[in-house]
Formats: sequence, structure tokens, C-alpha cells
Amino acid sequence: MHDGERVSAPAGTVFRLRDLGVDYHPPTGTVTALDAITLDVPDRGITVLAGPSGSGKSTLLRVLGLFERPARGTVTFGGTDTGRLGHAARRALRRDRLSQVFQNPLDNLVDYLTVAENLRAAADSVRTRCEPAELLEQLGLDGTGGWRISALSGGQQQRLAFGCALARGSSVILADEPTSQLDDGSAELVLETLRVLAERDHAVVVAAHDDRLIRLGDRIARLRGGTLQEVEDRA
Ligand SMILES: Nc1ncnc2c1ncn2[C@@H]1O[C@H](COP(=O)(O)OP(=O)(O)OP(=O)(O)O)[C@@H](O)[C@H]1O
Repeated sequence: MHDGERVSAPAGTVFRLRDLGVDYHPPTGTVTALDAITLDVPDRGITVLAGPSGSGKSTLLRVLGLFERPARGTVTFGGTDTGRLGHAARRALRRDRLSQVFQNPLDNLVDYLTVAENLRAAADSVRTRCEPAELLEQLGLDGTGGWRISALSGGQQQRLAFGCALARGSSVILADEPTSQLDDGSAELVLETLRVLAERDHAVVVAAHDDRLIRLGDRIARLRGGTLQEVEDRA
């Protein structure tokens, strides 16, 4: 295991990506999923990775989540060059600093635990404590602590998934199309939650092709064909 090299990151930047490239190697030949991506992700507010299907959004989230080792370029996370980290160090960073919210609400929650137990389990996983009632009130889910997950709507389940990220105290929350499997009413619950999260002391990075989600972005990185077309700052 290597401790990674500390480099000076500009204040207010959690990820620095430089000339990043990711290839996949299916039997049909090499697919370049990302190429020459240079991007800074601010340590607060919402950064949206926007683009059509196949543009590389999920791959970029996998890189930020330290699941994917890029073939080219560098990824600096909080001043640490992640390319120099061994498997255990990457896993520890992932556990202590990052939370993931997936498209399918049920992939984010433990279905045999109650709502409050899900929050406690999320906190326990990083050896911290949380106050479920307080979090549920902030999420507009007050009174549901004793409920089974199946009693929540899809939108409420996604709200709880973001609540679990809050319970873990992660400095970065990565969300892949968190509204894509929800009806309009449920999606609106998630958008409201993201507006609340945007005010907090962490970075939220969302992959989206839903215009309502894209409009929430403080920084919008537009991808096409694995390359970065444009970065728009709206904060
Ligand atoms: N495991 C894999 N093996 C081979 N090719 C892959 C793999 N995962 C992704 N790709 C390819 O990499 C490119 C980027 O895919 P990616 O899933 O990152 O895009 P995306 O913008 O998230 O798409 P979507 O919105 O459909 O999820 C696409 O050409 C895709 O087919």
C-alpha cells in the first residue's frame, strides 16, 4: 500500500482531474469511455455531469468513486493523488469520505431494516453516530423512523438514501441519475432534497440527463462521446 502523494489543491476543490482517460476492453475491442477530461469539482454545491446516453457520465462517477483506475491522466482527491494509492487505501477513502446513491432506490437501502435503522446502519458503517429523528425532519420524513422501507414511496426512499449519506458524514455524495426510476411527483421530492444538500458542507456530484436535475447544478460539466464539451458555472 502506498500513502499517496500530498499535492497542493486549490482551495475549494475536492477533485482535480487532469487529462483523464478510461478504456474498457470488451471482447469486441477497446472502447474509450473517457478521453482527455480536465475538470475541477468544487468541494461544495452541486456539480452535474450532463450528457446523452453513452457519453461517459457513469464512468466518470466510477472514477470519482475510486472504483475505476483511469488508463491515462491523474485524479487528485482532497490533495491526494489517487493513482498512487493501493487497493486498501482507496477502499478506506471510499468508506470514510464518499457516499453513493444509485438509480434504483432499493439498491441504496437495506430492505429488512426500518427507516431509522437504515440511518443508524449507515452511521455505524463509518463508526459514527447520527440522530435519526433530526435527519428525518430535515428530509421531510418525520414520523417514518419505525416504518419498513417498503412503506415509503420511491421518492421517499431516494430521500432516505441521501439521508444515509448525511448520516455517514461523507464529504462527497455521488449520485447516478437519482430520479430516472421515479414518477414526476417522486422525482420532485428528490430535487427538493438536493436543494437542501446543496446548502451543506459537502460536494454533491450528480450524473443526469434529466433537465430538472441539470438546472440544479452550480457547475455543469457537459460530456459527449467521452469528451468534455463545456463547463458552465452558475453559482
Ligand atoms: N463495462 C463496460 N464494458 C465495455 N464498454 C463499456 C462498459 N461500461 C461502459 N462502456 C461504454 O463506455 C461508454 C460510456 O458509458 P457510460 O455508461 O459511462 O455512459 P453514460 O453517459 O453513463 O450512459 P447512460 O446514461 O446510458 O448510463 C459507452 O460507449 C459504453 O458503451
